[in-house]
Amino acid sequence: MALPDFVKIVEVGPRDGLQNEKAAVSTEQKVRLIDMLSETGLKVIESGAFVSPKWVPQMADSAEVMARIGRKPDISYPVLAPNLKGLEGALAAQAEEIAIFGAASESFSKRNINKSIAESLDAFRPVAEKALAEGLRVRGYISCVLGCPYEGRIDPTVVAEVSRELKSMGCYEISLGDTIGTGTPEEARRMIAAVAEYVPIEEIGVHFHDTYGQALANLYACLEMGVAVADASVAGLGGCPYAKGATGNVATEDVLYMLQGCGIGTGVDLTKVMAAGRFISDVIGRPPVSRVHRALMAKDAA
Ligand SMILES: CC(C)(COP(=O)([O-])OP(=O)([O-])OC[C@H]1O[C@@H](n2cnc3c(N)ncnc32)[C@H](O)[C@@H]1OP(=O)([O-])[O-])[C@@H](O)C(=O)NCCC(=O)NCCSC(=O)C[C@@](C)(O)CC(=O)[O-]
Repeated sequence: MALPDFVKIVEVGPRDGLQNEKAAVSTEQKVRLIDMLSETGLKVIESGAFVSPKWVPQMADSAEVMARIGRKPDISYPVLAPNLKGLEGALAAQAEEIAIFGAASESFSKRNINKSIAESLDAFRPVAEKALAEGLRVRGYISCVLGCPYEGRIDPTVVAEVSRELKSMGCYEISLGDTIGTGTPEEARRMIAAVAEYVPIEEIGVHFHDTYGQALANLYACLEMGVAVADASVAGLGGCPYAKGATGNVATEDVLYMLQGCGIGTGVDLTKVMAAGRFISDVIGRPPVSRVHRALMAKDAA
Protein backbone atom coordinates (compact mmCIF):
# COMPACT_ATOMS: atom_id res chain seq x y z
CA MET A 1 0.00 0.00 0.00
CA ALA A 2 1.20 3.55 -0.77
CA LEU A 3 2.30 5.73 2.12
CA PRO A 4 -0.34 8.26 3.24
CA ASP A 5 -0.04 11.85 1.93
CA PHE A 6 -0.69 13.32 5.35
CA VAL A 7 -0.16 12.08 8.90
CA LYS A 8 -1.88 13.56 11.93
CA ILE A 9 0.54 13.92 14.82
CA VAL A 10 -0.99 13.56 18.26
CA GLU A 11 1.38 15.31 20.64
CA VAL A 12 1.35 13.48 23.97
CA GLY A 13 4.41 15.04 25.65
CA PRO A 14 2.56 17.24 28.16
CA ARG A 15 0.66 14.16 29.42
CA ASP A 16 2.46 10.91 28.65
CA GLY A 17 5.81 12.66 28.71
CA LEU A 18 5.39 14.48 32.00
CA GLN A 19 3.31 11.92 33.93
CA ASN A 20 6.43 9.95 34.78
CA GLU A 21 8.85 12.84 35.18
CA LYS A 22 10.83 12.91 38.41
CA ALA A 23 11.90 16.54 38.07
CA ALA A 24 9.34 18.99 39.38
CA VAL A 25 7.55 20.69 36.51
CA SER A 26 5.39 23.58 37.66
CA THR A 27 1.92 24.32 36.35
CA GLU A 28 3.29 27.46 34.76
CA GLN A 29 5.96 25.47 32.91
CA LYS A 30 3.39 22.96 31.67
CA VAL A 31 1.22 25.81 30.43
CA ARG A 32 4.19 27.39 28.68
CA LEU A 33 5.07 24.07 27.02
CA ILE A 34 1.50 23.57 25.74
CA ASP A 35 1.30 27.17 24.57
CA MET A 36 4.57 26.77 22.66
CA LEU A 37 3.30 23.53 21.10
CA SER A 38 0.10 25.35 20.11
CA GLU A 39 2.23 27.58 17.86
CA THR A 40 3.77 24.69 15.91
CA GLY A 41 0.89 23.62 13.68
CA LEU A 42 -0.01 20.60 15.85
CA LYS A 43 -3.77 20.04 15.92
CA VAL A 44 -3.94 17.65 18.87
CA ILE A 45 -2.03 18.25 22.11
CA GLU A 46 -2.86 15.91 24.97
CA SER A 47 -2.69 18.21 27.94
CA GLY A 48 -3.45 16.35 31.16
CA ALA A 49 -5.08 13.48 32.98
CA PHE A 50 -8.00 13.42 35.40
CA VAL A 51 -6.75 10.38 37.27
CA SER A 52 -6.12 9.74 40.94
CA PRO A 53 -3.41 12.12 42.22
CA LYS A 54 -2.29 9.30 44.51
CA TRP A 55 -1.56 7.13 41.49
CA VAL A 56 -0.06 9.79 39.22
CA PRO A 57 0.82 12.92 41.24
CA GLN A 58 2.44 14.60 38.23
CA MET A 59 -1.00 15.12 36.67
CA ALA A 60 -2.67 16.49 39.82
CA ASP A 61 -2.73 20.04 38.44
CA SER A 62 -4.48 19.15 35.16
CA ALA A 63 -7.52 21.31 35.98
CA GLU A 64 -5.30 24.34 36.49
CA VAL A 65 -3.30 23.58 33.37
CA MET A 66 -6.50 23.35 31.31
CA ALA A 67 -7.74 26.62 32.80
CA ARG A 68 -4.56 28.52 32.00
CA ILE A 69 -3.50 27.36 28.55
CA GLY A 70 -4.27 29.66 25.65
CA ARG A 71 -6.58 27.37 23.73
CA LYS A 72 -6.83 27.80 19.99
CA PRO A 73 -10.14 26.95 18.34
CA ASP A 74 -8.64 24.62 15.75
CA ILE A 75 -6.60 22.59 18.26
CA SER A 76 -7.90 19.76 20.40
CA TYR A 77 -6.51 19.48 23.95
CA PRO A 78 -7.62 16.01 25.12
CA VAL A 79 -7.26 14.72 28.67
CA LEU A 80 -7.35 11.20 30.10
CA ALA A 81 -10.47 10.23 32.03
CA PRO A 82 -10.59 6.61 33.26
CA ASN A 83 -13.88 6.82 35.14
CA LEU A 84 -16.89 9.05 35.82
CA LYS A 85 -14.96 11.05 38.40
CA GLY A 86 -12.31 11.74 35.78
CA LEU A 87 -14.99 12.73 33.30
CA GLU A 88 -16.48 15.15 35.84
CA GLY A 89 -13.07 16.78 36.14
CA ALA A 90 -12.70 16.92 32.37
CA LEU A 91 -16.14 18.50 31.94
CA ALA A 92 -15.48 21.05 34.68
CA ALA A 93 -12.23 21.92 32.89
CA GLN A 94 -14.18 22.37 29.66
CA ALA A 95 -12.26 19.68 27.85
CA GLU A 96 -13.68 18.95 24.43
CA GLU A 97 -12.09 15.55 24.15
CA ILE A 98 -11.25 12.76 26.57
CA ALA A 99 -9.34 9.52 26.25
CA ILE A 100 -10.24 6.29 28.00
CA PHE A 101 -7.36 3.89 28.37
CA GLY A 102 -7.47 0.14 28.44
CA ALA A 103 -4.89 -2.57 27.95
CA ALA A 104 -4.41 -5.84 26.13
CA SER A 105 -2.70 -7.37 29.17
CA GLU A 106 -4.59 -8.38 32.32
CA SER A 107 -1.57 -7.75 34.57
CA PHE A 108 -0.88 -4.30 33.18
CA SER A 109 -4.56 -3.39 33.36
CA LYS A 110 -4.62 -4.31 37.05
CA ARG A 111 -1.51 -2.32 37.82
CA ASN A 112 -2.43 0.70 35.75
CA ILE A 113 -6.09 1.16 36.65
CA ASN A 114 -6.78 -1.49 39.28
CA LYS A 115 -9.19 -3.40 37.05
CA SER A 116 -9.20 -6.51 34.88
CA ILE A 117 -9.67 -5.89 31.16
CA ALA A 118 -13.37 -6.85 31.39
CA GLU A 119 -13.91 -4.64 34.46
CA SER A 120 -12.18 -1.73 32.74
CA LEU A 121 -14.40 -2.04 29.67
CA ASP A 122 -17.48 -2.11 31.91
CA ALA A 123 -16.21 1.04 33.63
CA PHE A 124 -15.40 2.85 30.36
CA ARG A 125 -18.80 2.29 28.76
CA PRO A 126 -20.75 4.80 30.94
CA VAL A 127 -17.84 7.27 30.73
CA ALA A 128 -17.91 7.19 26.93
CA GLU A 129 -21.71 7.32 26.88
CA LYS A 130 -21.86 10.40 29.10
CA ALA A 131 -18.96 12.11 27.35
CA LEU A 132 -20.59 11.63 23.95
CA ALA A 133 -23.94 12.84 25.32
CA GLU A 134 -22.14 15.99 26.55
CA GLY A 135 -20.74 16.53 23.06
CA LEU A 136 -17.15 15.47 23.77
CA ARG A 137 -15.06 13.34 21.46
CA VAL A 138 -13.73 10.13 22.92
CA ARG A 139 -10.44 8.49 21.97
CA GLY A 140 -9.54 5.00 23.10
CA TYR A 141 -6.06 3.83 24.06
CA ILE A 142 -4.87 0.28 24.37
CA SER A 143 -1.60 -0.35 26.20
CA CYS A 144 0.75 -3.30 25.78
CA VAL A 145 -0.31 -4.08 22.22
CA LEU A 146 3.04 -5.67 21.37
CA GLY A 147 4.35 -6.65 24.77
CA CYS A 148 3.73 -6.40 28.48
CA PRO A 149 6.27 -5.85 31.27
CA TYR A 150 4.59 -8.64 33.28
CA GLU A 151 3.31 -11.08 30.63
CA GLY A 152 5.71 -10.76 27.70
CA ARG A 153 4.30 -11.12 24.18
CA ILE A 154 0.66 -10.23 23.64
CA ASP A 155 -1.71 -12.04 21.31
CA PRO A 156 -2.90 -9.65 18.54
CA THR A 157 -6.40 -11.13 18.79
CA VAL A 158 -6.71 -9.73 22.33
CA VAL A 159 -5.71 -6.28 21.03
CA ALA A 160 -8.31 -6.65 18.28
CA GLU A 161 -11.03 -7.65 20.76
CA VAL A 162 -10.33 -4.71 23.07
CA SER A 163 -10.27 -2.40 20.01
CA ARG A 164 -13.65 -3.73 18.92
CA GLU A 165 -15.09 -2.98 22.38
CA LEU A 166 -13.68 0.56 22.46
CA LYS A 167 -15.01 1.23 18.99
CA SER A 168 -18.44 -0.07 20.02
CA MET A 169 -18.43 2.56 22.80
CA GLY A 170 -18.09 5.32 20.20
CA CYS A 171 -14.35 6.03 20.27
CA TYR A 172 -13.56 7.93 17.09
CA GLU A 173 -9.98 6.67 17.09
CA ILE A 174 -8.12 3.82 18.76
CA SER A 175 -4.50 4.48 19.69
CA LEU A 176 -2.44 1.32 19.93
CA GLY A 177 0.35 1.63 22.47
CA ASP A 178 3.57 -0.32 22.47
CA THR A 179 4.02 0.71 26.08
CA ILE A 180 7.41 -0.90 26.65
CA GLY A 181 8.70 -0.50 23.12
CA THR A 182 9.61 -4.15 22.58
CA GLY A 183 7.69 -4.60 19.32
CA THR A 184 9.31 -4.94 15.90
CA PRO A 185 7.89 -4.03 12.47
CA GLU A 186 6.52 -7.43 11.42
CA GLU A 187 4.82 -7.84 14.79
CA ALA A 188 3.38 -4.35 14.44
CA ARG A 189 2.02 -5.27 10.99
CA ARG A 190 0.37 -8.45 12.31
CA MET A 191 -1.18 -6.54 15.19
CA ILE A 192 -2.51 -3.77 12.92
CA ALA A 193 -3.95 -6.38 10.53
CA ALA A 194 -5.80 -8.01 13.44
CA VAL A 195 -7.22 -4.69 14.68
CA ALA A 196 -8.19 -3.63 11.15
CA GLU A 197 -10.66 -6.54 11.13
CA TYR A 198 -12.81 -4.41 13.45
CA VAL A 199 -11.61 -0.82 13.15
CA PRO A 200 -11.19 1.03 9.84
CA ILE A 201 -7.55 1.84 9.21
CA GLU A 202 -8.32 5.62 9.19
CA GLU A 203 -9.47 5.28 12.82
CA ILE A 204 -6.29 3.57 14.01
CA GLY A 205 -3.49 5.54 15.63
CA VAL A 206 -0.14 4.18 16.74
CA HIS A 207 1.66 5.08 19.93
CA PHE A 208 5.19 3.78 19.96
CA HIS A 209 7.63 4.08 22.82
CA ASP A 210 11.24 4.00 21.70
CA THR A 211 12.73 1.91 24.51
CA TYR A 212 14.34 -0.60 22.13
CA GLY A 213 14.96 1.87 19.30
CA GLN A 214 12.22 0.32 17.15
CA ALA A 215 9.68 3.11 17.15
CA LEU A 216 10.40 4.72 13.76
CA ALA A 217 10.72 1.35 12.02
CA ASN A 218 7.43 0.25 13.57
CA LEU A 219 5.75 3.50 12.61
CA TYR A 220 6.95 3.19 9.02
CA ALA A 221 5.63 -0.38 8.82
CA CYS A 222 2.23 0.87 10.01
CA LEU A 223 2.24 3.80 7.56
CA GLU A 224 2.76 1.26 4.79
CA MET A 225 -0.46 -0.39 5.94
CA GLY A 226 -2.36 2.90 5.68
CA VAL A 227 -2.16 4.13 9.28
CA ALA A 228 -2.09 7.94 9.23
CA VAL A 229 -2.21 8.91 12.94
CA ALA A 230 0.98 8.91 15.00
CA ASP A 231 1.32 9.77 18.68
CA ALA A 232 4.64 11.34 19.58
CA SER A 233 6.22 13.25 22.40
CA VAL A 234 8.22 16.45 22.09
CA ALA A 235 11.91 15.86 22.84
CA GLY A 236 11.06 12.17 23.39
CA LEU A 237 9.81 12.91 26.90
CA GLY A 238 8.27 10.19 28.92
CA GLY A 239 7.83 6.71 30.18
CA CYS A 240 5.04 4.96 32.02
CA PRO A 241 4.63 4.80 35.81
CA TYR A 242 3.44 1.18 35.55
CA ALA A 243 6.08 -0.11 33.12
CA LYS A 244 9.51 0.06 34.75
CA GLY A 245 12.33 0.99 32.38
CA ALA A 246 9.96 2.17 29.64
CA THR A 247 11.41 5.24 27.97
CA GLY A 248 9.56 7.99 26.23
CA ASN A 249 7.36 7.99 23.22
CA VAL A 250 9.01 8.32 19.88
CA ALA A 251 10.17 11.94 19.70
CA THR A 252 7.96 14.30 17.72
CA GLU A 253 11.08 15.79 16.10
CA ASP A 254 12.21 12.34 14.85
CA VAL A 255 8.77 11.53 13.46
CA LEU A 256 8.54 14.91 11.70
CA TYR A 257 11.99 14.49 10.14
CA MET A 258 11.16 11.01 8.83
CA LEU A 259 7.78 12.09 7.46
CA GLN A 260 9.27 15.17 5.79
CA GLY A 261 11.90 12.96 4.19
CA CYS A 262 9.15 10.69 2.86
CA GLY A 263 7.27 13.66 1.40
CA ILE A 264 4.39 13.16 3.85
CA GLY A 265 2.65 16.31 5.07
CA THR A 266 1.97 17.02 8.76
CA GLY A 267 1.38 20.77 8.89
CA VAL A 268 3.83 20.91 11.81
CA ASP A 269 6.92 23.11 11.95
CA LEU A 270 9.93 21.09 13.14
CA THR A 271 11.91 24.18 14.18
CA LYS A 272 9.10 25.38 16.44
CA VAL A 273 8.71 21.91 17.96
CA MET A 274 12.45 21.94 18.67
CA ALA A 275 12.06 25.24 20.50
CA ALA A 276 9.37 23.69 22.71
CA GLY A 277 11.61 20.63 23.17
CA ARG A 278 14.53 22.80 24.27
CA PHE A 279 12.32 24.66 26.70
CA ILE A 280 11.03 21.54 28.47
CA SER A 281 14.44 19.85 28.38
CA ASP A 282 15.92 22.85 30.20
CA VAL A 283 13.10 22.64 32.75
CA ILE A 284 13.76 18.97 33.52
CA GLY A 285 17.52 19.37 33.26
CA ARG A 286 18.14 16.74 30.58
CA PRO A 287 18.99 17.09 26.90
CA PRO A 288 16.29 16.06 24.42
CA VAL A 289 16.24 12.33 23.71
CA SER A 290 15.39 13.09 20.07
CA ARG A 291 18.27 12.14 17.78
CA VAL A 292 17.07 14.63 15.15
CA HIS A 293 16.90 17.39 17.73
CA ARG A 294 20.46 16.71 18.91
CA ALA A 295 21.81 16.41 15.36
CA LEU A 296 20.24 19.67 14.23
CA MET A 297 21.45 21.46 17.36
CA ALA A 298 24.99 20.19 16.75
CA LYS A 299 24.80 21.28 13.11
CA ASP A 300 23.61 24.74 14.14
CA ALA A 301 26.38 25.04 16.70
CA ALA A 302 29.09 24.01 14.20
C1 LIG B 1 -8.37 4.46 37.70
C2 LIG B 1 -8.02 4.70 39.16
C3 LIG B 1 -8.61 5.99 39.65
C4 LIG B 1 -8.61 3.54 39.97
O1 LIG B 1 -8.07 3.55 41.27
P1 LIG B 1 -8.85 2.90 42.48
O2 LIG B 1 -7.99 3.06 43.70
O3 LIG B 1 -9.27 1.52 42.09
O4 LIG B 1 -10.13 3.86 42.49
P2 LIG B 1 -11.30 4.07 43.49
O5 LIG B 1 -12.50 4.34 42.65
O6 LIG B 1 -11.34 2.97 44.51
O7 LIG B 1 -10.88 5.43 44.21
C5 LIG B 1 -9.76 5.50 45.08
C6 LIG B 1 -9.44 6.96 45.35
O8 LIG B 1 -9.06 7.62 44.13
C7 LIG B 1 -9.96 8.71 43.87
N1 LIG B 1 -10.21 8.76 42.44
C8 LIG B 1 -10.79 7.82 41.69
N2 LIG B 1 -10.85 8.23 40.42
C9 LIG B 1 -10.31 9.46 40.37
C10 LIG B 1 -10.10 10.38 39.33
N3 LIG B 1 -10.47 10.12 38.08
N4 LIG B 1 -9.52 11.54 39.62
C11 LIG B 1 -9.14 11.83 40.90
N5 LIG B 1 -9.31 10.97 41.93
C12 LIG B 1 -9.89 9.80 41.67
C13 LIG B 1 -11.21 8.39 44.69
O9 LIG B 1 -11.93 9.55 44.95
C14 LIG B 1 -10.61 7.75 45.90
O10 LIG B 1 -10.07 8.78 46.71
P3 LIG B 1 -9.95 8.60 48.30
O11 LIG B 1 -11.35 8.33 48.77
O12 LIG B 1 -9.04 7.43 48.52
O13 LIG B 1 -9.37 9.90 48.74
C15 LIG B 1 -6.49 4.72 39.39
O14 LIG B 1 -6.01 3.43 39.14
C16 LIG B 1 -5.79 5.70 38.52
O15 LIG B 1 -5.96 6.89 38.65
N6 LIG B 1 -4.94 5.21 37.61
C17 LIG B 1 -4.28 6.11 36.69
C18 LIG B 1 -3.25 5.39 35.97
C19 LIG B 1 -2.62 6.30 34.96
O16 LIG B 1 -2.91 7.47 34.82
N7 LIG B 1 -1.67 5.71 34.21
C20 LIG B 1 -0.97 6.40 33.21
C21 LIG B 1 -1.80 6.68 32.00
S1 LIG B 1 -2.01 5.28 30.91
C22 LIG B 1 -0.60 5.32 29.95
O17 LIG B 1 0.29 6.07 30.21
C23 LIG B 1 -0.54 4.45 28.74
C24 LIG B 1 -0.81 5.20 27.45
C25 LIG B 1 -2.24 5.73 27.41
O18 LIG B 1 0.03 6.33 27.33
C26 LIG B 1 -0.59 4.27 26.24
C27 LIG B 1 0.69 3.46 26.34
O19 LIG B 1 1.79 4.00 26.17
O20 LIG B 1 0.58 2.28 26.62
